[in-house]
Amino acid sequence: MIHFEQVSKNYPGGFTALKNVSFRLERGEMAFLTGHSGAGKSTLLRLISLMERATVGRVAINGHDLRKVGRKQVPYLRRDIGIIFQDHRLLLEKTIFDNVALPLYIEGYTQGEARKRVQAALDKVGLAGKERHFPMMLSGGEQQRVGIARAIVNKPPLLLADEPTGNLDPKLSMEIMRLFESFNDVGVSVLIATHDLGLIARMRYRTLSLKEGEMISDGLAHQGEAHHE
Ligand SMILES: Nc1ncnc2c1ncn2[C@@H]1O[C@H](COP(=O)(O)OP(=O)(O)OP(=O)(O)O)[C@@H](O)[C@H]1O
Repeated sequence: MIHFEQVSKNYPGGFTALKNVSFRLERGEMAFLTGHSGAGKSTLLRLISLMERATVGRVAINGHDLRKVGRKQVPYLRRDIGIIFQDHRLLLEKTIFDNVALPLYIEGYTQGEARKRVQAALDKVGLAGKERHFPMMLSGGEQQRVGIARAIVNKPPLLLADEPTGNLDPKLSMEIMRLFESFNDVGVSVLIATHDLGLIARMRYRTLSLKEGEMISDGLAHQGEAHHE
């Protein structure tokens, strides 16, 4: 699903955010991506979602070599990727329904089709019945669930999450992780960037670790390996 081959990323100005990174995430696999602040986690996710391009090396997503993807094709490729941000980026003046329906409207779904999909997505994240609420009427954990519903509403085969539990307490964080697990159970590939090592240790999934832009380990993380921020 994701294939990095000796990928480096230099930002304009010369800063090297990723150095010679290689890994593969198979279809249907779930893994964590960890490392200190500034280690390159968000940069790696931005290369997958085509918000940035690799300077050197090859990134392939779902069999597509991203070097061959022109600017006009980017929106089509992005449809296969659901992205969840720490700050969930909801539109505050729009209802929960409209926030979740947004990707469907962009793709040209009719109102009727969109309604069914939005209801199914809200159901999956445990927010059925909140369609007419506005984001500010929901708790932080619920807002994050809306962000997840929006990411999965068009059933992408790949989910990327950038610090999805950064603002949540341990119990809510675990609930969000269980939600990711439920999508993974039905075949969705999931990559979650986080520096919450307690959470990673409890979940026991493959963990890719970045340090100063280099992939320093790949495997099951142990609590003893914890980085300290
Ligand atoms: N657009 C940019 N232009 C220049 N430098 C950048 C840009 N984006 C990120 N960087 C630099 O690249 C490095 C890696 O950033 P990145 O956001 O990928 O790290 P991160 O591991 O996600 O950190 P955090 O956990 O703090 O989000 C940082 O030193 C950052 O300052």
